Amino acid sequence: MDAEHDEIAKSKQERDAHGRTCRGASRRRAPEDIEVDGYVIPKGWQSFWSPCVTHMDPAKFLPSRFDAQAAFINIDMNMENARMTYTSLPGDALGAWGARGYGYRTCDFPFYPRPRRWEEADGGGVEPEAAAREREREAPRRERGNGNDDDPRRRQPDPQQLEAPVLATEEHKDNIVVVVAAVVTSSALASSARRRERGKRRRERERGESGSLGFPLIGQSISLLRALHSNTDYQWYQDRIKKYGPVFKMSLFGSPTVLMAGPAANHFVFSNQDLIFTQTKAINTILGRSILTLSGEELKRVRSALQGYLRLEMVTKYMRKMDEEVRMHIDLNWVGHKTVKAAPLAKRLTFDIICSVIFGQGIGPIREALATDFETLVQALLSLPVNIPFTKFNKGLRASRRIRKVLREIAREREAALQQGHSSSADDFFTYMLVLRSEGTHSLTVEDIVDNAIVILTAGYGTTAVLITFLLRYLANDPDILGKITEEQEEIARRKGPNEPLTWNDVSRMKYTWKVALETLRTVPPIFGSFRTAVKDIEYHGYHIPKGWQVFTAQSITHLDGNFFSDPVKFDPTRFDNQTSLPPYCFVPFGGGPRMCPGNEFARTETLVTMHYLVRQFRWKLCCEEEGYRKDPVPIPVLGLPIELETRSPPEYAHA
Ligand code: HEM
Repeated sequence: MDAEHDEIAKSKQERDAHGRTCRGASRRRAPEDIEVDGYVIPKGWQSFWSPCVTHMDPAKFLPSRFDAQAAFINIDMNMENARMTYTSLPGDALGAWGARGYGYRTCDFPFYPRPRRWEEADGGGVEPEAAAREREREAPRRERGNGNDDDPRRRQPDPQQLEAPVLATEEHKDNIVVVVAAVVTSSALASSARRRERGKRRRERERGESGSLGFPLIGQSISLLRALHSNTDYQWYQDRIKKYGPVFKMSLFGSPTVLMAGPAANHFVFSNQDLIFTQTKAINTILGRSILTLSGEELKRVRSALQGYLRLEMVTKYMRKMDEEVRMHIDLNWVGHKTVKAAPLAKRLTFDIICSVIFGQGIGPIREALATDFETLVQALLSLPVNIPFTKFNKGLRASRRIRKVLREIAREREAALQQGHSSSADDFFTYMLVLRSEGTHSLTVEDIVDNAIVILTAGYGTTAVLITFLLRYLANDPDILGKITEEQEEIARRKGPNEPLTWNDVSRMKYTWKVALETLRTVPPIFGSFRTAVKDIEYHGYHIPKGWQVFTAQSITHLDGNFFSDPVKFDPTRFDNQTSLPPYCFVPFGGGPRMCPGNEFARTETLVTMHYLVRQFRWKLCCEEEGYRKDPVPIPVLGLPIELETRSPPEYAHA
């Protein structure tokens, strides 16, 4: 029995002697302001304690010698130093033996009667009577032979020692040195960790690996969509550019993606032939086999056909229809109203204009249903491609099926009319495309022509509606700019007879109005960014972009960059007085390169025609000065931009 007891005691001694020589450290955080020997440790600060300070102190242990007995013999001597950290923190027990720490965080291996030591050593708060009572309670045990004061294993702390001043001056200084050393060491460690992290990021950037792909499928899509929704996307890009540099990876809308920032990146994305025009998976699925998905020769032919349909000379022909639609729309929706919601009205107007151009005459009754379905479709374009009921994506798919059905019927009718010689190529988009096919310009099926019509309709109305909406918003706040625009438009009107529609010449004179529109496009670009996909592994300034990855540029990154536009948040149309002075590829509301928006002239013309009639006929005030806007995915004022209308002059150009 005795032998067994000795064995156990010996192994405990050896273990604890080993603990003495092991180095480590411990920290505690103050849950409230604490005072220790005149030092205030503020709430939330850490106190730091290292066992080696006492364990390796030659005054208490012989540091170089492994001595199992020392753990027991010196146990009370080093207690005083250790108490500084442990006693200062309520809830933690004091221990001289620091290798395992003490208090609530102590390894669960009872060696001391720890709670008692905590009570005894509780700074100046130890009551001598309590300590005496405790000693009395322990005495009988010692007398029964369970404890022997000479036996170091049974020795209890000397009450004299416990009641002595907590810290002797020298030791006090030692502890200050320890704390200072700890603070210096930890800040040095933190800054070296930061340096290592920066170095890692730099190396990652050099290898083109910076950034993070995030969770599978979702990646950063939700985060970006949220930023777009709260109109904080510019900050979203800036935060990441600051962290990862101007080129970094992430995962957007189901694909690994490299974001690139700056005019050079815009140029690269818009012009590199190994990057093909891509849209998100949702866009590709919903919009079908269109110009957006074609490649090679077929793309060239279709692009040139669409460009031909939207080119300047064609737009001059559409002007009459535009003028008519604008006046009819104003008569129906603006005249006689005290307040209107500008955003939905602008959308409806641009939808009506593009419909009258694409379909020609005769789809009046189904326009309403089409308008609703196109709205649902547009909402789904940036959704996650998860086809389960009630998701935006699913609703968008169903809307696109309904639209396709209607357009297919119209296309078949036009095909039949063309075969019977009842129509000409300029009548509408379907006839125009069918004529080109018969001439061998492309080989699109009726189904493909329908898909391309859907793309033009989708691309053509929401974007211009954003421009008109935000023009109205800016002009409401800036009477000077509105005054100059009105002057320009009145001057044009003076040259015309009453009710005479605007001509191409008139639109060409609207130079100042267009500068204001350009400044609107700079500050609120309707399309937030462009996507492309790498058809093979490519390099960009040392960054590796693997085959199949997307690349993405966001227009606001350069539009709001003070390096290219001084005081970028200021609305200042004079920036466009000399457009050639702008560095290339920093102002890209219509994109750039071979896939630049083919509808830019169309958009310009319908915007200017609309502004001509609105500024001459009305003055307006914002109903809600503080109204913000979100990007969903195109920018839209959260309340739809309600405005109070005042009729300005007799509508001498009213619809006949
Ligand atoms: C203010 C109005 C508009 C803006 C800001 C705008 C902007 C853009 C942008 C940024 C692109 C894509 C560029 C890229 O990723 O490289 C684009 C493409 C396109 N836009 Fe526009 N757009 C506008 C109006 C229109 C209109 C009115 C139409 C048609 C009537 C139209 C038809 C198209 C088409 C078909 C494409 C695809 C071109 C291709 O695939 O090659 N856009 N637009």
